[in-house]
Amino acid sequence: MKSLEKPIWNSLTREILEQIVITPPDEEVRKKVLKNWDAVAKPIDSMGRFETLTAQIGAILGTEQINIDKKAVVIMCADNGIVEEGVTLSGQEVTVGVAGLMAKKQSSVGRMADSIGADTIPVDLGINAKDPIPGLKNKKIRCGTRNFVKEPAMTEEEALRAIAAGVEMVYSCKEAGYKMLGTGELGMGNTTTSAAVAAALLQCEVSEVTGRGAGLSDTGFLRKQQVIKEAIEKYGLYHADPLKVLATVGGLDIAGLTGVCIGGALYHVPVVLDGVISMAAALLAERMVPGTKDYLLPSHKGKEPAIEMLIKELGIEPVIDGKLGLGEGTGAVMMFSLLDMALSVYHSSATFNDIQVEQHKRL
Ligand SMILES: O=C(O)c1ccc[n+]([C@@H]2O[C@H](COP(=O)([O-])O)[C@@H](O)[C@H]2O)c1
Ligand SMILES: Cc1cc2nc[nH]c2cc1C
Repeated sequence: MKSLEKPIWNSLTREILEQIVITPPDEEVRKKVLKNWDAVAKPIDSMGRFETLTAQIGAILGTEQINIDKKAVVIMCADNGIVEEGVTLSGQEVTVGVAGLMAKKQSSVGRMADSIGADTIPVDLGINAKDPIPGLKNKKIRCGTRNFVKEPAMTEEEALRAIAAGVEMVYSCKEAGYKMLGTGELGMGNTTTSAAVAAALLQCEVSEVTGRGAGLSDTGFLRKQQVIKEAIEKYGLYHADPLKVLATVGGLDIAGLTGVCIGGALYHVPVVLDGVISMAAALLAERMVPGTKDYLLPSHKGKEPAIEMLIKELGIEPVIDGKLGLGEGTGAVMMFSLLDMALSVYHSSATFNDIQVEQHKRL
């Protein structure tokens, strides 16, 4: 492999982050892929969004001979101190339990990935368990974040270390031959942290972006909105920069995924986003390093209310409307299989030339 840019993850600082410049995807390749689609024996534009999405992938990879055979979901796992406030149905023991399943590919995302020959790479960035969990990449920064109602969830340094871990994961995946990555996460309370990040970045009402996550009573739902409102006011987050928002009310998983998005843009690896937690990370990444979003692909619309607003802000419209709310990267894996199908048409369908018919012209 050609040498990549100098590693930034050993000593990532706010200043280094602010200086990252992203080279845009290759426009010439994008045009060539679209032209190749027009030669396929089918009505013009009839593969719809899959024509533009595969053109984006070609532009990112720098070739019209698009190969995404080797794919993986990077699953950032971490606990959130805010669960102390009764904003979730499940306690932190569920994070440890499901992480153990993930290690054996026995959680939902593992089963899905196995069925299409994709890999899963679960990473422990901050599960609240002292001992390492076999089968997880151990990049633990701390055993869960702090309760953000009482104090900031993380220091800026902790958030930067988690971002750096995400960037490094993309680098090492590219070195290992992965052509496409998906974003996954696991961590009770992360729909609260995501809603808090979304409300602060989008400067909107907390009620507009808060949902019931993995299930929540009416009392819990009100408490969830209240803690987010309190924190936004207490720390002045409607006017804070993205790193401060992330460190104050975000999570180690969101920070890690922010790094995966930035890493995708730095190392030209297409990154397929999953649900609301990934979308919040994507917007943080775009705000921290403009141009990152050109390297991100959507998967599904989910059911948390923040997603709709995050999608609009990022300008990336998902193709799956399955009301999914599982997380773990499940929607990204579904998208992997759809992209594989679209690419099998792109690579091996008959052309107008093959059937000796004049190619349809764009009107
Ligand atoms: O991806 C989503 O849109 C999504 C929506 C609701 C829940 N989840 C998953 O459920 C967990 C967070 O839910 P909660 O209620 O504890 O905030 C976490 O492990 C996520 O992977 C994920
Ligand atoms: C069982 C369970 C599995 C999950 N996977 C991702 N988030 C989850 C939340 C719960 C509660």
